[in-house]
Amino acid sequence: MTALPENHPLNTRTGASPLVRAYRGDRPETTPVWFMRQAGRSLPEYRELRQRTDGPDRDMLDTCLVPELASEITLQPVRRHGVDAAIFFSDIMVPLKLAGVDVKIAPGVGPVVAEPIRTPDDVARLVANDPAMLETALEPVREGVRQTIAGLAEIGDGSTPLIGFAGAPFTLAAYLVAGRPSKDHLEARTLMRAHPDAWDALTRWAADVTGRFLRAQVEEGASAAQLFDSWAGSLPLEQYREHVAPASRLALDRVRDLTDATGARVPLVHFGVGAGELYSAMDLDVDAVGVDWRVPLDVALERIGTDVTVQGNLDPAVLGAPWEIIVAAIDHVMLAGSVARAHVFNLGHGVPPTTDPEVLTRIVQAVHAR
Ligand SMILES: Cc1c2[nH]c(c1CCC(=O)O)Cc1[nH]c(c(CCC(=O)O)c1C)Cc1[nH]c(c(CCC(=O)O)c1C)Cc1[nH]c(c(C)c1CCC(=O)O)C2
Repeated sequence: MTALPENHPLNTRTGASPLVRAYRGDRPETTPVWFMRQAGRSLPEYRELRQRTDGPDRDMLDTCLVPELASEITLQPVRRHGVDAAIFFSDIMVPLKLAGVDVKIAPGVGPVVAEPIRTPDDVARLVANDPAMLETALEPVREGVRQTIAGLAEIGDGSTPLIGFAGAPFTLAAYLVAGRPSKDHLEARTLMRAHPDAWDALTRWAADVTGRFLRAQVEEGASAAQLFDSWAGSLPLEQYREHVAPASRLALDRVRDLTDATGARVPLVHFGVGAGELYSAMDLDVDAVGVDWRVPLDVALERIGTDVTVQGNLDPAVLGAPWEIIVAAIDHVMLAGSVARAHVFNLGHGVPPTTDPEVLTRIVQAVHAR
């Protein structure tokens, strides 16, 4: 166990916040609510800032590495919606870029890797890059978190926690192998089947890289850590258990030892998309499991089979419906979540870029009023 510094927000400001209490299994007076992808394209102030600051040579990943911009974008949805958490504005691909991978975010497409990792030789070349070199490269991320923490202290009563996040090794490998977004992740799943040793070396390396990114955010002040496995849903349970879950656990292990002044560890959250068939293997000794919109929270909990907090899972598609329909869907989610030891309200996946921000603000108010 490694004690976080005395002045870490978990020790000074956020330890009794509804979010941290719920992750640790309490039911605070109001159900905490935040939205995956709350910082970003659905906000006019974000689009305005990007238009003002983007240059010909600055893509989205470069913006993530400008501390002033990353912290400002992180704070925007907290100011606007009054959500119970900030999530650091960055991207799951940032640590790969810092580790020397030539990756860009193509607007409207997603991550594009210039030289995909297709063969065991490609894997061997990649993993020869020692992830320890990230420790200096991560400095802009650390500075961005520090500025965010200072900014959060100025909003409301100053107790809003920051969530640190990272991509799970499988989702990172899915981009590294295919070189671009893919529907069924055939290339990555083929490498796993054809060359399991190379696959395991690749995902262990990715776990080290992404775990260091996650740890840096927590060390600088994030009060919880979420691992995103956005593409895990393409896997059969057996393959997930054998060739994916161990690497995800390694990534989480990079922050598992960090404790606050009460001796409690930093809350860990694991989220997968389309992972309904995988829930029995997704509690990697975490505090909360994020559930997508496909499986009701109570059903997911039965499959997870352990005593965890659930997070989710309003269908993002409902955000475009009339308000009465949204309210009914909120009630439905809250009822299903009431069987869990605790519930953190969220969407079942990220905020769609076309979402009316007013709707998100109203949802925060409605969840708080329940
Ligand atoms: C798979 C994944 C990625 N990135 C992420 C995931 C896991 C979560 C998920 O499944 O949605 C995680 C992520 N990406 C971003 C955040 C920031 C914080 C937040 O959630 O508010 C987070 C947590 C910013 C972003 N990351 C990205 C944007 C949009 C780019 C822009 O604003 O120009 C933002 C705000 C780009 C991105 N980055 C990625 C994709 C698929 C895209 C979308 C490409 C597009 O449609 O333009 C990879």
